[in-house]
Amino acid sequence: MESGPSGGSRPAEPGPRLRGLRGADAAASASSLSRFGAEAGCRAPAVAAVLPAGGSGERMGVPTPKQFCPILERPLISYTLQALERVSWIKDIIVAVTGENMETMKGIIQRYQHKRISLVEAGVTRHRSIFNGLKALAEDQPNCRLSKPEVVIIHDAVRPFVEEDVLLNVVTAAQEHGASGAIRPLVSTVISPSVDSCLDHSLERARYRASEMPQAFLFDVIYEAYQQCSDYDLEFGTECLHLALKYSHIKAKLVEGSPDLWKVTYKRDLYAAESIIKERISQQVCVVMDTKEDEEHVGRCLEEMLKTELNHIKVTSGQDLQQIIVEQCYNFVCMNVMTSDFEKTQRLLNMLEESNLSILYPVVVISVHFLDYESVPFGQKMEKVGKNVGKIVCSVD
Ligand SMILES: Nc1ccn([C@@H]2O[C@H](COP(=O)(O)OP(=O)(O)OP(=O)(O)O)[C@@H](O)[C@H]2O)c(=O)n1
Ligand SMILES: O=P(O)(O)OC[C@@H](O)[C@@H](O)[C@@H](O)CO
Repeated sequence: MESGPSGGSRPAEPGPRLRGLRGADAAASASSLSRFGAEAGCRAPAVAAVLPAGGSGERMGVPTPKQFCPILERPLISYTLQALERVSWIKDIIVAVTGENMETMKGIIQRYQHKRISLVEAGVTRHRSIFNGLKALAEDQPNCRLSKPEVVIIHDAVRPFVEEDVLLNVVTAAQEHGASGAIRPLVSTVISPSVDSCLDHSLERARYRASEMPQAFLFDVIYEAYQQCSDYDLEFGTECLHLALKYSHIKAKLVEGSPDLWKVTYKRDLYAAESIIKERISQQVCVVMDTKEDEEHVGRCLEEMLKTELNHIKVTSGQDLQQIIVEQCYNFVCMNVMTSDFEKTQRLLNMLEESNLSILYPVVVISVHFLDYESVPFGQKMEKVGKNVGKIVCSVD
């Protein structure tokens, strides 16, 4: 097992973290942990995640393995890692990458300041990569440096849109049933072709589901299954839940997943992922006012105008900007009505530069100045501001 760029025997702890960027996530996550205990009626289990990332992405049709393909100039796998890092109760994240991509992966961990990451060598198939990840967590392996978890999540590195609720659902279900996996309705009907490529029969679509990720298992259940797994299954299998059933005789609990759990497989999926990420970040706006709380401030009126367009808008008079950055707002509108200088905006720019947020996402800052604030009738002010700011923010590329 390799550690990240910081070396040493522990999971990668690359350079300085993005300053406080995960504060709000950790708080939200801690509340989920308490839900763990309540729902499962027991203490929260030790949870680790294994991310198979050793594929070549042939179906993507590009030289770069798809997990390293850029989305908004950032590798796809980094979004998946960030999604898992937002979940504070996942204590270790094991990523299986090929030897030739090990340095690339270490560079990604360093640049995007991912933490809790350990790297293992991928196998020639997905199942073998997953097995290598599990071995890194098993205590019966030489040089085992990670503690064995009670529950292990398995999640494809090319499924970036995974939220804490589905992770909590599969882990809670795995605690009770031994195994669990996210499923989705089938979009196309499954048919069986005859040897001469004619329709032999078709399945009743409503009775079947697509197996997606994440999946979760009691560690011993899935590790035992992989240890007993036949070479054929390791070579040609695509379903971890099947291994748990076949070798550990555990029937996984199936939980409905959200539409965003799909796997990036073809080039079109990369374009779709980029659109989803762009839409999400362009929907996050923070209006920074240059005066103390003032209900009549034009910033408050802008908030009223934009909140029907956006799903996440905040207003601040500046003293809690650091907290706002923690909550990962990606677009800022500085409303300067009292002064025409850029002091407030410059302070925000300095904070953003220090937070390194722009490493993760494109950040837009709009500085609005009213040169004739007093003389322009209020209604006209709002008309101009709302129209122009709304256009700029919603057209964030
Ligand atoms: N030997 C392999 C093959 C696949 N994977 C990983 O398993 C996940 C899902 O597999 P898939 O979508 O099939 O990825 P690829 O095998 O890269 O795609 P393709 O089949 O198009 O080559 C991906 O994160 C992939 O990197 C892996 O860790 N080790
Ligand atoms: O078959 P692929 O290698 O494309 O991807 C693996 C998928 O089969 C797998 O992620 C889900 O079906 C859940 O097991």
